[in-house]
Amino acid sequence: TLRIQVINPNTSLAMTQTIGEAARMVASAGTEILSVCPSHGVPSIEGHFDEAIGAMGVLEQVTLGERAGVDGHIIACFGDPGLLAARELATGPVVGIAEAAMHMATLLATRFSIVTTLPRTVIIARHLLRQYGFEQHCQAVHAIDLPVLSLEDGTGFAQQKVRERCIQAKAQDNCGAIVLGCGGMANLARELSHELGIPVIDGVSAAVKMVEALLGLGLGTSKHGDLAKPNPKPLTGPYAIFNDP
Ligand SMILES: O=C(O)C[C@H]1NC(=O)NC1=O
Repeated sequence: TLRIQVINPNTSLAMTQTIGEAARMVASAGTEILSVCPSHGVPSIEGHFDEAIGAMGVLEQVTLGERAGVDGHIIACFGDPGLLAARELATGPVVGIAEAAMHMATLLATRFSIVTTLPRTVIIARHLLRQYGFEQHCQAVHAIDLPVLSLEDGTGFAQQKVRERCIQAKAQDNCGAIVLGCGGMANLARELSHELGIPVIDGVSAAVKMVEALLGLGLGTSKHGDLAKPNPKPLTGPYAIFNDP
């Protein structure tokens, strides 16, 4: 059995549950999904400061997962916080939901749009598009202008706003696909794909299949060069957990 750890970098248990369920929906029969979040941190990630806190939680969970022998890791926040640092720590694949969804979209359409939560996180998506080399594939980045945890308030209001924004994006952007820009939207993609008649891609499920694909090819994170394990140093205080036991 493959064991893939899906890390929600924020501490919202409801969102961790949503993410875990979406991952299990698509996982292969031989794949066990471990759904985790940091022991301490920030309830939602809505900017650069939150991302820095979330990244430390990702590194904590990757460290624990590596010690438990998990085969691969998913960073289930659309900013992919801590991605490269996590890859230094990991032997198996580490895939972020933003990069996973963006890669999948480029295989299905010549242009995709992104629908995310707050206007201030639009810039984070734009930074990732540049970092991953997808700027020329992305037509637009839209925000529903609601906080991340509105997706977990049980009213369905945020979900309705996501739906409306996706319909608008398809009509206005001339995009062939849409990427959902939040781990908390993971359970909306299948229904929206059917309703809109275009691929609406959730990064959690995309990342599960990409990690399974990499493992199926016998591939893991390169340990040659800048993604080799960090140079050992005596870490102190809250970072002592990263020291080799
Ligand atoms: O940036 C966002 O809107 C989404 C991002 N924040 C978060 O707590 N989980 C996420 O996927």
